[in-house]
Amino acid sequence: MRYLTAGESHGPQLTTILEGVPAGLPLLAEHINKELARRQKGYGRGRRMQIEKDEVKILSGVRHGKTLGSPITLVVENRDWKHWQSIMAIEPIDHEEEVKRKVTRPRPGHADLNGALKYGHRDMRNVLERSSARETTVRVAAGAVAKRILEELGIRVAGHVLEIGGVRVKRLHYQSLEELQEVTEASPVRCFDEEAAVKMMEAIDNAKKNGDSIGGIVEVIVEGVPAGVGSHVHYDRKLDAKIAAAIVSINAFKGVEFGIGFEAARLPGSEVHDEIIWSKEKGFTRRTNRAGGFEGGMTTGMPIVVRGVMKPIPTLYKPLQSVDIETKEPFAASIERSDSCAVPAASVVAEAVVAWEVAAAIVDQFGQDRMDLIKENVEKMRRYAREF
Ligand SMILES: Cc1cc2nc3c(=O)[nH]c(=O)nc-3n(C[C@H](O)[C@H](O)[C@H](O)COP(=O)(O)O)c2cc1C
Ligand SMILES: C=C(O[C@@H]1CC(C(=O)O)=C[C@@H](OP(=O)(O)O)[C@H]1O)C(=O)O
Repeated sequence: MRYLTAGESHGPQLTTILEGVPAGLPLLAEHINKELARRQKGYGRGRRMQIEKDEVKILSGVRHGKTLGSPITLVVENRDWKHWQSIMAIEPIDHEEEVKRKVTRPRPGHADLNGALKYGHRDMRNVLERSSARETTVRVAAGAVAKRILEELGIRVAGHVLEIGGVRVKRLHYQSLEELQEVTEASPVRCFDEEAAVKMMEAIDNAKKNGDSIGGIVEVIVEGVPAGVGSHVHYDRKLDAKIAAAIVSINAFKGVEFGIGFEAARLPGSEVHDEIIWSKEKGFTRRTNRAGGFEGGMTTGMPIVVRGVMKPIPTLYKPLQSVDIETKEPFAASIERSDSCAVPAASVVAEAVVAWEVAAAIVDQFGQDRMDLIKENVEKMRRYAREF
């Protein structure tokens, strides 16, 4: 499975085309809309989220509530476009008008300056429109389809927030992924620990008051993936590597770790590797899951546990120094609107991109065309692993 996305932040719409989604998967707009709504929630977002109400239009690849095996086109309209129609016009506009509206002041931390240099743009709107995380809307739509595939196979995915602005969860004892999901879904910062959540919101309020922004850490857990998905035989078939790339491809994500992650650098091997055990009911399994579900680029059958770190939002009310690309004068920018913290929303994006990679690897490995055959093959693999 693969997908492309297209669309500018203030253009008419975002589009994604999903190719290789198996036939026979039950899929309704409401499955996707539920995920789009989750991404829009979250404490710390700016005014744009009050303008948008993301809803998907399914334009191809689905008939009578089931996928056909043909490319699926998903579209989400930008409500804000109506305020930007002339700035974002496809047809040429009056040159004088254009010169007046040029964005010539690059924001430190955003894609503005590098994109302008690379593509030869002297109006950095030509960069920021596409580098904007508005694009994550359709990545979440694609992830919603992937989640449907995983659901059919009894695989659950949950994403949540571990840390915002230096405030970290302390209490994280949940009995099941369902419980984790239920609690985090009700939290404005998508955090399991209610006390930490209050402090996170305070940190966001403080950042906002100071015209600043803050980042954080999100975690995604996937349960029920059979052992042996992915491969050790070639670098671009390692599923942990694909997941890592997917996480770091989310706007503002700068790092990724699996299981105990960077902590492994400080511990001896005897405290890092997961001992192998065997029982008649379960077959081979592990005493611990410090590896976060991967060895040799393949799943171990234990839950996938992956974390991503998001830097603070680049656009600041509190000005940082930069240089105008036309006048070469230093300036300290003032801005109109921005998020102060988008970590809760980003945890939904992280969930979506991980779901896509896991679903794509499974579809690839267990028969690509039909949902019923994939289901049978996954069941066979589970049975085989239990009896191995
Ligand atoms: C959900 C989400 C919302 C974001 N909102 C903003 C925003 O309002 N203002 C901003 O400057 N950056 C925002 N960002 C981050 C930028 O898109 C990102 O920093 C930029 O594309 C540069 O890429 P890089 O940080 O990955 O290098 C957001 C990111 C995410 C995931
Ligand atoms: C629109 C979304 O996020 C946007 C991501 C973003 C950026 O620079 O990444 C900048 C802001 O856009 P605007 O300048 O229009 O307010 C965010 O609102 C969204 O998540 O749907």
